[in-house]
Amino acid sequence: MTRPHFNRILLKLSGEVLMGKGQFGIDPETVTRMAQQIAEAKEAGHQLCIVVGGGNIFRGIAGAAKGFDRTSADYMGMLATVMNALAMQNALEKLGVDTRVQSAIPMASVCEPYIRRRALRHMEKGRIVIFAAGTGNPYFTTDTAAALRAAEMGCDALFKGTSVDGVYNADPKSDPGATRYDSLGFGRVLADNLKVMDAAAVALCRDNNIPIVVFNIREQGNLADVLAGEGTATIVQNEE
Ligand SMILES: Nc1ncnc2c1ncn2[C@@H]1O[C@H](COP(=O)(O)OP(=O)(O)OP(=O)(O)O)[C@@H](O)[C@H]1O
Ligand SMILES: O=c1ccn([C@@H]2O[C@H](COP(=O)(O)O)[C@@H](O)[C@H]2O)c(=O)[nH]1
Repeated sequence: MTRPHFNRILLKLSGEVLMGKGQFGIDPETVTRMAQQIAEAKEAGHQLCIVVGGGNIFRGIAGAAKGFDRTSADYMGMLATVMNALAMQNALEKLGVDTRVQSAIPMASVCEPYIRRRALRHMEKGRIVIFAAGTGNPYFTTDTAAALRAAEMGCDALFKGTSVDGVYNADPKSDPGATRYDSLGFGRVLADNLKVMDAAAVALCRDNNIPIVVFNIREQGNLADVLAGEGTATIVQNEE
């Protein structure tokens, strides 16, 4: 199927992909490879902003399961995303790409606070804005932050760069027989409880008519390919 052309996109970068072949943390070579893909997409004329996850460092639910208070654990998860954002900023700037990090939890000596109009201005000037600390609120995820920022920034689509090449009818990591969709409606994702993205994020995109494109960002060059309407991905959108 042909995918539409998207000009301004929000890229949701899963934290998990930043650990490369490791089991935890940030792998600098992997971050550089991701940054190269992002620089390539910018070079191709796309406007980008980024939300980074934190799953390579800390997830609130996992922390709570080990006995941390859920709210504190979620704040720890949000702080983890700030580390990933700084790593990505560093890698992009080494490639000569202008960036700004904006955090939903203000930390004045580290990065800018999230200010929507300022973020829009950065994008107009050709900078890539990296949004850190999710929504700034516990009990949310960076998927929801991505949907929220995509709506606020007037993005044409939310690109979820992850470790699977699209949306399947079951989790392909636990069900080898799962089959991939090329495209499907928001309603199917919600009705079948497909966990590639959390339901709040999917509902926010549905209500604001923002298509979600799920693709494997571990494959070098895939971001540019998928943006050009090629490569393997699933598009989730409102159906006629
Ligand atoms: N129906 C499905 N189709 C595709 N992937 C699915 C499905 N159900 C569950 N998944 C899983 O969803 C995961 C995608 O989410 P991802 O790992 O990017 O997590 P995240 O919470 O968005 O990011 P982070 O790693 O920062 O926590 C894949 O690893 C995949 O195994
Ligand atoms: O708005 C938000 C976003 C994130 N969190 C916490 O951070 C971690 C890491 O984010 P992932 O989406 O899992 O990558 C998440 O598990 C939450 O604990 C948050 O509280 N609020």
